[in-house]
Amino acid sequence: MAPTVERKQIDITPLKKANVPIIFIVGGPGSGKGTQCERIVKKYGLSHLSSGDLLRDEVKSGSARGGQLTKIMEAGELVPLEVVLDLVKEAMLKEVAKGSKGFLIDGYPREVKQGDQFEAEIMPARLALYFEVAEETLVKRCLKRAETSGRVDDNAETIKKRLKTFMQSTTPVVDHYAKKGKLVKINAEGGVDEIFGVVQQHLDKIFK
Ligand SMILES: Nc1ncnc2c1ncn2[C@H]1C[C@H](O)[C@@H](COP(=O)(O)OP(=O)(O)OP(=O)(O)O)O1
Ligand SMILES: Nc1ncnc2c1ncn2[C@H]1C[C@H](O)[C@@H](COP(=O)(O)O)O1
Ligand SMILES: [Mg+2]
Repeated sequence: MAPTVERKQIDITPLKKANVPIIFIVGGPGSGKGTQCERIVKKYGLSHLSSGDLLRDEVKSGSARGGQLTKIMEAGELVPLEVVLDLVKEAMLKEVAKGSKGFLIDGYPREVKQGDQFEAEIMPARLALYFEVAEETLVKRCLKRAETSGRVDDNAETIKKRLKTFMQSTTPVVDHYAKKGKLVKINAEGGVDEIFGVVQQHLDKIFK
C-alpha cells in the first residue's frame, strides 16, 4: 500500500482569482520539454515550473523529505502525487504574486490521476503539449546531457527505468487529454528551432 502523505493547507485563492492559462508539458525523459519551455518563456513571458526542478530544489534544501526524494528519483520512479502537487501549488502562488501571465507546468502530469487532481484542486489546463520522441533518441539525448547535467538520474540504468515508468504511467496521460480535445502532439525528433516553430503555431492562438 502507498504510504500516506501529510498534505499541507495551501490557500490557492489568489491562483484561482488570477485565472491565467495553464499548459501541461508532457514527454519522455530527454524529449526536450525544458529546452522548449525556455524558448516559450522568452517569447511569451510565461512562468515555467518544472516539477523535476522543484523536486531537485527540495533535495538541495536538505530537508528530511529531500532524502527520500533522491532515492525515488535514482530509481526512476514517480514521487507521490501529493508531494509534487503541493510543491507545484506553492511555486504557482509565488509566480501569481509576481503577476504571472500563464503557466507552463513541465513534466506534469506523469499519470492520469495527477492531472485530474491538479484540475480539481486548482483549475483545468488549457492544453497539454506532448513532445513525441522515439525511445532511441530519448536515450541518446539523456546520455549526452549526462556529460554536464550532474543529475542523479542521467545514467544508462536509471534512464531505462525512467523510460519504463514513462511507458507505463505517462503514456495514458496522452490519450486522456486527446479524449478531452486538449492534446497537441508535436513530433520532437527534429531541431530545436524547427520544433519551436510548431509550438508557436499553437501558442499564438492563446497568447496574442
Ligand atoms: N530538438 C533537440 N535536438 C537535439 N537535442 C535536444 C533537442 N531538444 C533538447 N535537446 C537536448 C538538450 C538536453 O541536453 C537534452 C534533453 O533536453 P531537455 O530539454 O533537458 O529534456 P526534458 O526536459 O524533456 O528531459 P527531462 O524529462 O529528463 O527533464 O537534449
Ligand atoms: N510530476 C511528477 N510526478 C512524480 N514524480 C515526478 C514528477 N516530476 C518529476 N518527478 C520525479 C521523477 C522523475 O524521474 C524525476 C525527474 O523529473 P524530470 O521531469 O525528468 O526532471 O523527478
Ligand atoms: Mg526537464
